[in-house]
Amino acid sequence: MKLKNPPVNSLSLEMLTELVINLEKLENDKAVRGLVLTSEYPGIFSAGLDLMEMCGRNPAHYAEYWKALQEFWLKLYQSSLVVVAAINGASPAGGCLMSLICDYRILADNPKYTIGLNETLLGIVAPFWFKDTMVNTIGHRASERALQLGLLFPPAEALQVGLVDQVVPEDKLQSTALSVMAQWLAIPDHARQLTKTMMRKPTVDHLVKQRDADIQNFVSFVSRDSIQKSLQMYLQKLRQKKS
Ligand SMILES: CCCCCCCCC/C=C/C(=O)SCCNC(=O)CCNC(=O)[C@H](O)C(C)(C)COP(=O)(O)OP(=O)(O)OC[C@H]1O[C@@H](n2cnc3c(N)ncnc32)[C@H](O)[C@@H]1OP(=O)(O)O
Repeated sequence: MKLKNPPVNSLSLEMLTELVINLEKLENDKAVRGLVLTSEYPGIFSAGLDLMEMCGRNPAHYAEYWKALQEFWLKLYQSSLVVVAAINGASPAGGCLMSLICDYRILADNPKYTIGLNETLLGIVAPFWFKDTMVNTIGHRASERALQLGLLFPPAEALQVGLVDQVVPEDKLQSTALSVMAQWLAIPDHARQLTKTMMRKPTVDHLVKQRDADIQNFVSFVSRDSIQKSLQMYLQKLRQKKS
């Protein structure tokens, strides 16, 4: 599956809805056992959540957006397919989250392709289920440091901390993803799927139990004047970078 939402593959409401529909289609197709997730635009895997969905909108929109994000996370995190992320570009915040919910991550070796949950740099906080997903991957101490500092790791460091499983030259990314997929598909589906469910269930239950409260939390957090100001300033900084 190639992510294709120009210019930066941000996770807009429409993009999240499309992703969920396509995941459902693949899950229901008996001929499909695995999925490689990559970007149509080498250089940018995904810029993460679409900041325009979190700025200057009304509470009903924020709630709808957050619910769609939860839905996407729940679908992909619990997917019965083998999901390999072939990360061919920058992968901040929600882009990193999307990679973390896959079964295996391969990052192209380019110093510009950084990955991490950088929310604190925007003056916002990674929600508990982003944190849980990261802790499940790199452990508590490394997550605490990465989350507080909003670290974006270049490839060698991402590999060292365990945020990605492999770093390969850019021109080997897709072929490596396919050979990793072949290894994973050699395992009987039912045994692998039950194991995946067992490993992920506590994290899934944590969100499912608090889904509505989490939406309310997000809506009240993002509606605050101070948060709106931080997000506007961050967007301005992104725009100024160009001029
Ligand atoms: C208590 C619990 C409470 C819960 C509290 C709430 C928790 C929320 C959790 C949030 C999670 C997130 O994912 S927040 C999103 C975090 N994302 C980021 O920080 C990534 C920011 N973007 C970048 O760093 C860069 O754009 C990058 C992806 C590397 C690409 O760089 P480039 O130089 O190629 O491109 P740019 O020129 O920067 O960007 C091209 C255009 O895309 C826009 N753009 C870039 N990223 C964008 C984005 N995420 N959303 C919208 N628009 C974006 C830019 O403004 C430009 O717009 P024009 O100038 O108009 O063309």
